[in-house]
Amino acid sequence: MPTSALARSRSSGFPLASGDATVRYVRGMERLLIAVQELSLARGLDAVQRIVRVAAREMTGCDGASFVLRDDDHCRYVDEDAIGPLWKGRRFPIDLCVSGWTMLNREPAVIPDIYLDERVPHAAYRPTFVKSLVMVPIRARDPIGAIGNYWAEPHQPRPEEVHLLQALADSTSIAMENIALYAELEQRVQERTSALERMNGEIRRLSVTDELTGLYNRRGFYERADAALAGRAGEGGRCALIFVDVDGLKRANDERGHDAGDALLVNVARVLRAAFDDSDVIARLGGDEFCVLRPVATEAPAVYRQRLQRELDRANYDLAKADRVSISVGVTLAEPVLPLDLDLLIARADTLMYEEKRTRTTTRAP
Ligand SMILES: Nc1nc2c(ncn2[C@@H]2O[C@H](COP(=O)(O)OP(=O)(O)OP(=O)(O)O)[C@@H](O)[C@H]2O)c(=O)[nH]1
Repeated sequence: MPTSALARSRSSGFPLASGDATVRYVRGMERLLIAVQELSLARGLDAVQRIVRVAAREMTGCDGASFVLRDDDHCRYVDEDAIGPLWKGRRFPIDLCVSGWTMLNREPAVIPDIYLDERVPHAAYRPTFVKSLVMVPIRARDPIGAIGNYWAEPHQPRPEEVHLLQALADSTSIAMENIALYAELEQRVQERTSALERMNGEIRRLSVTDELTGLYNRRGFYERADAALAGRAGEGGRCALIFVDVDGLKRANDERGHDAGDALLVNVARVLRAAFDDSDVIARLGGDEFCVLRPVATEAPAVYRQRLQRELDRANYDLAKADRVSISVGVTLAEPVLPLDLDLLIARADTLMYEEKRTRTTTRAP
């Protein structure tokens, strides 16, 4: 290929000075390609900084490179790779530094002699090795940062160096937009996941809760009772199962309406909550049947009956005569061996409850 053809870059359109410059440009291009590939895989700003600070220096073979981000009306020098310290970690007002000029003017700053250029804050450069520099904006339309190249010896930056650096800045801009997009997507996925988890939790809560009273339902009772018994496995002692049946619910429904019947059930739930502890599993099994599993039962059955009666009296004291609550109770104690047959316990307590109800009905009969 004739030198003249090689010497004009097809992509950039600018003339290349000599064979050496062409070789340097091709090497720079190769390095740029690697950086572009790396940037396309970067998932965080840290990674972008690392890729850019190294590539920016290696592409042109300069003595230092910096990565600057816009921070409102300031420029933050977030990273650098150089033969001597530059300004890493420092912030400068946007109208008082070269990166700021580049961002505000949306064009590269090409400065062969920093001490002859009024855009350069000389005081900030004096302690550094820098004699010449190129600074290009990241993102053409509304720059979000800049990339700088610095030379320790006076250097007339060539158009292909500026071109390479600007191409790196453009890829950096895309990488940063991808990261922002990725972060946004990740946040959305997280929000969706938490919303689903909340919904799952609510569905789960509803599936084990009796809607009317807020107590466990039958499914909740078996689950919680099994867990409570498993939690105290090997401790010895006894557990208690208390079966409670509401008296006269049908009559309440028939005579005073379904809402009155519901109120009766809600009042029974309140009585049970007041009579037992948080560690006890209290449930409405269905209809007018309630059940309590007390995992650790140190008291005799009569004590539970007394507690229930006391809370019932308290509740009824505030209720109109027609609304007063009456219940029948069966209490059974058992060794909490695993697996404990809860159905058997319920059946035993149910029988005891039924006997009590029958006895009371018979006693009350004329
Ligand atoms: N209001 C209301 N009534 C219900 C509900 N679930 C079941 N019932 C009614 O409760 C009544 C239960 O009737 P029974 O089993 O004869 O109970 P009872 O009327 O309390 O009679 P005893 O238990 O013998 O005192 C039925 O009429 C059911 O329709 C509910 O959620 N709300």
